Amino acid sequence: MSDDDTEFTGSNDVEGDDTHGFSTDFGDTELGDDEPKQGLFDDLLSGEPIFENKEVLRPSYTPHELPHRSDQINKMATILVAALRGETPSNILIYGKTGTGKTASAKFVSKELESTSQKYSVPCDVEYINCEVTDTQYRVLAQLANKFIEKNKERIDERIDSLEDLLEAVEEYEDGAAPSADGSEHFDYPDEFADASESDVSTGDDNRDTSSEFPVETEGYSDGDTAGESGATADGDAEPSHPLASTPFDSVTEIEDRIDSLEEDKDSFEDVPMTGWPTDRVYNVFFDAVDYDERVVVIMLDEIDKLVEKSGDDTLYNLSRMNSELENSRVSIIGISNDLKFTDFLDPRVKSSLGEEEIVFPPYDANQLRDILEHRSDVAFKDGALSEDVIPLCAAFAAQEHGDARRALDLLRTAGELAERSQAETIVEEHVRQAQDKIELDRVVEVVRTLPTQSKLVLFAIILLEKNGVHSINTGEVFNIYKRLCEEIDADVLTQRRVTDLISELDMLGIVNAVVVSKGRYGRTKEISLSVPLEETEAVLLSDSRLSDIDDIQPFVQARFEN
Ligand SMILES: Nc1ncnc2c1ncn2[C@@H]1O[C@H](COP(=O)(O)OP(=O)(O)OP(=O)(O)O)[C@@H](O)[C@H]1O
Repeated sequence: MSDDDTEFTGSNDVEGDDTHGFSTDFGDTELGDDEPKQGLFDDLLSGEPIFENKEVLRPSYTPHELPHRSDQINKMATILVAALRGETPSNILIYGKTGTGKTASAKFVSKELESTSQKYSVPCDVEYINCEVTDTQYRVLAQLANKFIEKNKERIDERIDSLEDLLEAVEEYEDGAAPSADGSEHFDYPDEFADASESDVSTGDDNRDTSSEFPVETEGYSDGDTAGESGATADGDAEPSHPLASTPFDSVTEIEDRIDSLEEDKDSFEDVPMTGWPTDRVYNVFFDAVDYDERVVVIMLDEIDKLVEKSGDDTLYNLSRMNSELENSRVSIIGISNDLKFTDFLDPRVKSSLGEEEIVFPPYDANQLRDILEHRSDVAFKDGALSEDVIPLCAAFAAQEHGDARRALDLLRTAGELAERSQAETIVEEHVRQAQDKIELDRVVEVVRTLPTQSKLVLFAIILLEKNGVHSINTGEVFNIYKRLCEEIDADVLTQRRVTDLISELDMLGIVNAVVVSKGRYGRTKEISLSVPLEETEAVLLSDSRLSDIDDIQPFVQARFEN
């Protein structure tokens, strides 16, 4: 709706209100009790929205297609296909800068792996852990243990269900009620069969082969070798075979015993609390939970460098040596990292085991980013909502920033939101430029907000100098103001050398610009200037409760000239 005057009015004729039409006043007194308060959102909704489905531009959305990543995806699949053959896949390390599609590709491949494993009844589980959130050995192991305990319990329940069905079938059979002619009484218990034969069949392959003799959709037990009976046929003419005929059970008691032992197994699993146990106990519970069933387990550790940085390489060491001790299952690890150098901090054994295969995700170039955006925009926007130059501009901006697809998608979404907010009908180049500024400002706000207090004080000193028209600020000047600020809020005063380091860190974060200039025979000095918008940055600093105590800032700047 472009007419501001009509912002909160609405045509409510359709609602049949014949008394006072539609009021622009939404106060309770104006509307009868049973009258709906309507119109506040109606106009906003009635404007033709730019978006068809904004969700597909959000980071949480997992795309079905990943253009320009087929090489990496195929390589991963070639390595992981071993899991579907019951073998242990090599461990994989995936590297690449932020937004290059590492997580999206790894999740895509693992989804495919799990669905194919279900299709062929090959037990394979993939577990994903984000080590930025789960960043200690305890938490990683506890999370994995609990996930596998949950899976084990689900599988046990399925097995018990199918055994109970089997018991029922036996009962009906013995009562003389023959199974229905279409074979619908037939049971599928491949898992249970595999399970019951655990004691006498030692390898996974044997189990899988045997279980595949009992396909889900089979028409009847025509191969009744065990019972030596002629099988029941689909047309129901022949004598139906005994429900236990092709099962490993000889009697109802055996089935009941099996159910009891499964119930016991289920009760024996104890969830790991998120704190409090010794780590080796957590490891043992995790180990037993993984080894409960025969399967290949792929553990995906995203942001693996954060885990190593925070808590060393013990977790990786423990995970990578597990296979030599596991009896039933096999574990393979996929590590994902932005940081190419994190393996320098690893124990050489962990390093070689983890990096059996390495896959690099290069940054996207502008053309590739264009393709990615075009794929998404077809679904995300209404027809005609995008003017021609929008996608190329988003792609070009994001390509300048190390080819980050996340940034490109953010830009496109934010440009759309800005266009929507200004009630424009199409997104144009200007919206993209505004979006670029907004994202940049949001980044700055976030970085400044999370700085340690000492860095905030140093930055505040620079801001105060700039605000008072000081150009080419040097470290000594920053230090003097910084010292006064510390005294004002009772903070420890760091040495000038340390303050110089903090200035370099601010430089690296892109908040200030510090260039070394030669002053001839007076040596070299740093000239510092602010690289971010002054007012917004100052507002963020003052929103920190400690810094907001500094009330009269003017005298501090005088100090610069006094010192
Ligand atoms: N080839 C692609 N096609 C479509 N979307 C992609 C592609 N590559 C990345 N994306 C999208 O870009 C965003 C970032 O991707 P992803 O999270 O996989 O990056 P990453 O390399 O794991 O980054 P980080 O290291 O920061 O976690 C996601 O929304 C993802 O869906």
